[in-house]
Amino acid sequence: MSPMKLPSKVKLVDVGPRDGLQNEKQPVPAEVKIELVHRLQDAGLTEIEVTSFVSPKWVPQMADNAQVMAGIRRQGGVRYSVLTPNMKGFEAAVESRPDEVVVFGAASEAFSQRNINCSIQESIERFAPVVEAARAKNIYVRGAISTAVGCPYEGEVAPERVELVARLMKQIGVQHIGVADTIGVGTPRKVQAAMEAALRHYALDDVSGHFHDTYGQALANTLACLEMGIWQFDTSVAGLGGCPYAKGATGNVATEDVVYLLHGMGVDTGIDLDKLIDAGKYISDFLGRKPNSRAATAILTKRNNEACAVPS
Ligand SMILES: CC(C)(COP(=O)([O-])OP(=O)([O-])OC[C@H]1O[C@@H](n2cnc3c(N)ncnc32)[C@H](O)[C@@H]1OP(=O)([O-])[O-])[C@@H](O)C(=O)NCCC(=O)NCCSC(=O)C[C@@](C)(O)CC(=O)[O-]
Repeated sequence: MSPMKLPSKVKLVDVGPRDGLQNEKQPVPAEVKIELVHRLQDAGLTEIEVTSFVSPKWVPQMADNAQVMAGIRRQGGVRYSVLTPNMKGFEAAVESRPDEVVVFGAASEAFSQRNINCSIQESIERFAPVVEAARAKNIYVRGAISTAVGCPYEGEVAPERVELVARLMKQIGVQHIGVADTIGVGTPRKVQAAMEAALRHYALDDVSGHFHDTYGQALANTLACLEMGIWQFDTSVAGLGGCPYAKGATGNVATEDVVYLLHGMGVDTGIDLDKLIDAGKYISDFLGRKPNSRAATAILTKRNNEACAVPS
């Protein structure tokens, strides 16, 4: 059997500081978020989704957005992205000098309403001036399409819905599309169909996958995308996260698990797995729980056993 042909490079965007922490009920101080970003970049992550400029009434955990952005020690070669749902968010974000802004829409009407309080068509109208203003300032624009395979309110979502939103985003000048399985219900063939829909309007280099792991399918879905040549993925250190408007959905696939998979298949990510595990342990210790990553758990256990085995 001929081995699966994999992309020669894979880029992971760690969304832990934003997607991972946005749903945390306990306050996470800005200094902890900043330290997490530093640890991720020290581990070799070249893109980090830091925070979101959304309403603090809707997502209180991200209210310290400007403080977090201001506190980051920027490292050459690292891109810092932030979510901006409208011009108000963009105008606040721009003060923080992001390298990239993310407009986020949905493939299902109900999720669009619950998440950003407007219809899909209205969301595109809100995004258009954001995209124009960002591009005028040479800030890269990514678009996220939530509920690309399933919606917590509408159930299964057809690939045609993804195709429609990708087309609308393309028309307003969004440069990159992230196809998101917000509630982690997707399985490989369904995710591939959603990706194919996005690829009708975007080149392979301009499409990424964003998989929550609620049903334990995220690694399989990642592999299915790699098989299609997709080489960019959002992942979350320690598997942090969940969306405030998708009850019951767990975090993104853990960055540690994806790195373990890729390195095991001989794909370089530029990421130091040991340092990444330390970053995941740092934030998990702060939150008072174990990292939600099988690879991290296994490696931390192994480290622990080795430390115990050292004769004193
Ligand atoms: C989008 C809005 C702001 C619309 O909210 P709205 O209520 O429709 O907006 P509005 O224009 O009517 O304004 C209402 C109030 O919000 C304020 N406001 C308005 N805009 C902003 C802003 N940018 N920053 C700060 N404040 C803002 C505005 O100033 C006003 O304040 P008030 O007069 O009542 O005091 C709101 O619905 C919101 O903040 N939603 C939160 C969305 C969110 O953060 N969701 C989670 C992230 S998306 C996600 O996790 C999915 C993703 C990307 O990871 C992919 C996946 O897995 O699916």
